[in-house]
Amino acid sequence: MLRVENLVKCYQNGNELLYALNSVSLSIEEGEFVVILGPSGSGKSTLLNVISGLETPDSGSVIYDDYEIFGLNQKELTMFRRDKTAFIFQAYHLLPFINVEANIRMGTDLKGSQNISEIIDGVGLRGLEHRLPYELSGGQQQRVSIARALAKKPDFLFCDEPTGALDEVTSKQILTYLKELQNQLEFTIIMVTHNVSIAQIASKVIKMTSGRIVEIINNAHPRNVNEIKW
Ligand SMILES: Nc1ncnc2c1ncn2[C@@H]1O[C@H](COP(=O)(O)OP(=O)(O)OP(=O)(O)O)[C@@H](O)[C@H]1O
Repeated sequence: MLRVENLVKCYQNGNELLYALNSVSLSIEEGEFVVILGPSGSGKSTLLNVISGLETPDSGSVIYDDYEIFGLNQKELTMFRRDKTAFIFQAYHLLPFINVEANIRMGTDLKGSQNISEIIDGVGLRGLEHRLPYELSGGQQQRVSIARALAKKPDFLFCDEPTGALDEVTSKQILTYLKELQNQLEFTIIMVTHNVSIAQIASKVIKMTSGRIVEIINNAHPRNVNEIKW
């Protein structure tokens, strides 16, 4: 169980204080597929970064089971992030001088034992294993970053617009694979997206506006990926 209580995160914007997160509270059960929706600037990425321990809030707490991550010291927080979480960013952050397969293996070097060959098939990168990142399209690089995150076998997978650079067919292929793997390994997915279609496959949808949660929808019957219209 992940509990988020009264998160506040402000930025100084000229003379004004901008509330990127304004008293945000929510809870997420293990194994959920959570989608965070909202207009640009509504605080989605900030929420994802704070929940995952990448950024520190001004106040409030993020509690995994029974420990508060901002009560951990820097070393403990790093261990938590290394052992429990993986992140798929909008920017791919691939290592430029090693090939596709080695980039994906970077995930397992940290922890985990996912079969790299299965993952390469799952994200549709078969045949491209020996290329360097600059020899790939943007969408292919994003698939490497997705594969690297999955190779880590996380308990919590945080995704910031993971299919933003992908076409419909590839996006659906990746989402299908993500859901299959989630059923198999029972990890939790928390995904920021602008794509309202993706919300239909989520078990929980969190809608944000101006740093606040305006609606939380629990979806008892999430759709299959092949049922959604893009
Ligand atoms: N490091 C920062 N310094 C100052 N302001 C910031 C910083 N990071 C975010 N903000 C501001 O906080 C607000 C929320 O930003 P955030 O990136 O969380 O929004 P978002 O909903 O993810 O937007 P988008 O959909 O465009 O990615 C925005 O107004 C943004 O300009």
